[in-house]
Amino acid sequence: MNICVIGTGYVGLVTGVSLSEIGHHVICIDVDEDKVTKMKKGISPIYEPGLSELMAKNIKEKRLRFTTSHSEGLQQAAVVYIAVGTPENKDGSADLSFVAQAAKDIAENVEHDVIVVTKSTVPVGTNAMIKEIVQTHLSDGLQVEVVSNPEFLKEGSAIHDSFHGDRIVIGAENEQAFSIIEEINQPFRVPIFKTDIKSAEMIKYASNAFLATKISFINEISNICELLGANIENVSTGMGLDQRIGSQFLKAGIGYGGSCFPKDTKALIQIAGNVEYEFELLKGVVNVNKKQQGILIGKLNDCLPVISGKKIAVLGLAFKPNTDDMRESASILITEELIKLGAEVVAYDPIAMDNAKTILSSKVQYADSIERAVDNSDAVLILTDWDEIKNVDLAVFHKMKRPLVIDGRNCFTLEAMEKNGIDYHSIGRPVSAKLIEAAPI
Ligand SMILES: NC(=O)C1=CN([C@@H]2O[C@H](COP(=O)(O)OP(=O)(O)OC[C@H]3O[C@@H](n4cnc5c(N)ncnc54)[C@H](O)[C@@H]3O)[C@@H](O)[C@H]2O)C=CC1
Ligand SMILES: O=C(O)[C@H]1O[C@H](OP(=O)(O)OP(=O)(O)OC[C@H]2O[C@@H](n3ccc(=O)[nH]c3=O)[C@H](O)[C@@H]2O)[C@H](O)[C@@H](O)[C@@H]1O
Repeated sequence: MNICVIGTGYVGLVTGVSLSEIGHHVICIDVDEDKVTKMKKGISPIYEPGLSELMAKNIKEKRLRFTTSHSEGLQQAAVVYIAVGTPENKDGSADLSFVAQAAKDIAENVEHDVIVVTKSTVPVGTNAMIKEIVQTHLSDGLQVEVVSNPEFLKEGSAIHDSFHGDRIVIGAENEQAFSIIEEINQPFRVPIFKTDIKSAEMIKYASNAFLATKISFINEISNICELLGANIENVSTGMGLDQRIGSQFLKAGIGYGGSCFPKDTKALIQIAGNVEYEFELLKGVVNVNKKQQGILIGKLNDCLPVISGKKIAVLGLAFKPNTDDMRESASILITEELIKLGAEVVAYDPIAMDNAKTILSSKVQYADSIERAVDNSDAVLILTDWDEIKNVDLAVFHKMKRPLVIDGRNCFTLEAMEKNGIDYHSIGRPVSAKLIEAAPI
């Protein structure tokens, strides 16, 4: 099948590459010329494990092309995927201007009937809006069908998720559209769930909101565990053994970040609000997350009442491991607060430092290794659970003025930290400082 993908961000590029890998001929359009120049050379503009290799392979086998030209991209495509961003408006609602523009681009450039597949996360009713925009601008006599096909991939494991997802959701209005999109996706061998368009649109928001709820729930439990002396890791494990609850997304930490949970939870509150429904539970989830993102500063303050002038090493900046994505990462809020308190902040992240430099305060300094960041520091804050951080030789913390580690991701066992004489504060677990002599600060 000849397929066109509009937008080559995390979703569009991964979709284009995956569809070409299963045999389709795919052309990806992006308005960002720098991105397209890179992609034409086989260079991925984003860090995503396994993506570059599949990209190079399918470009070589002539199933994958890139362009900035909508007319070139849409010339032969029977099916067009929209995968542009749907960022947050100031009031929390989804900004649909990129989607609307993509719909217009399609209508103004196709010269044949077309099926438009929406991959972007969009509020209920948006596919109807897309259909109307395309129809309005389409040449006389041409037909358009819209299909909702929300994306469930996770950054950092996007390629894996495309080939091993739990389900592919297809929302359509007629059998022909269903069967064409079903046929395109068949080679993925992932279970397909067919439904109506509005329900497909809602499945996406409800899924993200539910996962965000699980995270805020376990974070609240972790805060209560700290007050009562219980251990959140044991609590999560014990809860997760119940198959009705499930063990995933029960990892307590410094809240969820990233390009989707924060914006999609707020958008769903707005979507409900538009039909005069107050989504109280989800409002609580969002508020808990905001509180949780700042929790490490309080812990640091308890250990170092004066932060001004202290060297604080920050390990991990990306919103989760295996990605260079900094969008809505807790590191933004935390480093901002540290700088405001007068700390000297030295950060390290294995992959996200280039992106971080464009986002974080210019006062943040960067080290090229964990060792250099930690050296002679007064405290270490861990914000992302990268394997490199989890597997570090604990002796490195003895390069600090005194070993004080405040871990927002529970990267280490209490036993290991205690055995190594490290004053260790984590999330929802007792403090591990038995071997530390109280040092004057
Ligand atoms: N990032 C993720 O992990 C996931 C994102 N989603 C959803 O997928 C959508 C896309 O997200 P990302 O890939 O993260 O976005 P992104 O912001 O990384 O990429 C969007 C791309 O679209 C391009 N673009 C915008 N308007 C265009 C137009 N008219 N023609 C051609 N290109 C255009 C931009 O230049 C940009 O490269 C959003 O709705 C998001 O909520 C869904 C699941 C996972
Ligand atoms: O719509 C989207 O964009 C995507 O959003 C999330 O994927 P992603 O944001 O890439 O990453 P997650 O692994 O879900 O992590 C999100 C945040 O939650 C945090 N998290 C996750 C799991 C957990 O148990 N605890 C926890 O704090 C992570 O550290 C991270 O900051 C969803 O998991 C995907 O299914 C969805 O497609």
